[in-house]
Amino acid sequence: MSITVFVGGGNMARAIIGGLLRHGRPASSIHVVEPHEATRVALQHDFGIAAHAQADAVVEQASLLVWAVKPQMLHGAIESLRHRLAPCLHLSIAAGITTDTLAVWLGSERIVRAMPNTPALVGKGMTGLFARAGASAADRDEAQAVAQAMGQSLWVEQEAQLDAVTAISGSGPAYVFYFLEAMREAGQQMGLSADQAYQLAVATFEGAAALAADSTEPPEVLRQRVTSKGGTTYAATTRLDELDVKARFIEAMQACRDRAAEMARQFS
Ligand SMILES: NC(=O)C1=CN([C@@H]2O[C@H](COP(=O)(O)OP(=O)(O)OC[C@H]3O[C@@H](n4cnc5c(N)ncnc54)[C@H](OP(=O)(O)O)[C@@H]3O)[C@@H](O)[C@H]2O)C=CC1
Ligand SMILES: O=C(O)[C@@H]1CCC=N1
Repeated sequence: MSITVFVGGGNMARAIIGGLLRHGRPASSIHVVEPHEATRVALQHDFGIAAHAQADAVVEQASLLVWAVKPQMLHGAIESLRHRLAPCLHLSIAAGITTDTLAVWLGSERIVRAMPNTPALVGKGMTGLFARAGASAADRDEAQAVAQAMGQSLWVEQEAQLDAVTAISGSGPAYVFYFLEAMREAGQQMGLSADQAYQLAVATFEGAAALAADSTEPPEVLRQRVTSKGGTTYAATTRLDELDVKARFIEAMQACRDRAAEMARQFS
């Protein structure tokens, strides 16, 4: 049986593990190395997997090591396990840290970087993938199988594009939640309860996303269909344009992309 070991058992590891189990991976094939006792107990309880306080011999048996610690912790985590590392596929989900850096830290070329997102927790994730040249076709297949256990996936051919993936889908759920907060607040100001406004807003995102996914038409056309001439939507979108919201939003996403690139320099 091939063994998968997660280093770091936080939010994203939990999302990936849940997906793998739903897709039929045996719990006995999954191990986690995680320093927090409460997190280990929760992982064991919720998933029936083995959780270890410190890396032990299981790391040497891994065919897949998933690096799921914060970017600033990654070098230290690799160093602490370096003496245990056997040939295997390395899948890193750390934002920013490049495969050039990882190859030096790991002493391996079999590396795939993934940028998932938190909707993976409910099987609706979107994951960007980039494979280093030293990853084999079988390694790519394995990384893609892991990503697709969480939802959809997409390969990029240039590593820098993963920073753009981060700016769209990796961090993107936070933008949606930000808009949900604004819509809830606006609804309250207009006389609805917070719960009513939130229900309306969440259902609207869900419905609009489903409509976009189902449609062959671009979002501009879908937006025009909502917008009656001189009507209410026109009033809203005109105000958005006056405030230059689209340009400001693009700037925010560029800041996200730039931060990913900066983290690569900062933590390497
Ligand atoms: N959250 C998100 O939306 C996304 C996150 N990512 C990436 O995923 C990675 C993990 O993020 P997330 O799951 O949110 O982070 P979390 O902080 O929830 O999880 C990381 C866990 O790893 C533990 N840890 C720290 N050092 C070690 C070590 N040496 N060995 C084993 N475990 C260790 C942490 O403990 P402690 O708290 O003590 O540090 C923590 O429990 C990050 O690199 C991030 O860039 C990628 C896409 C989306
Ligand atoms: O905020 C972060 O750095 C991570 C990476 C993408 C989403 N969360």
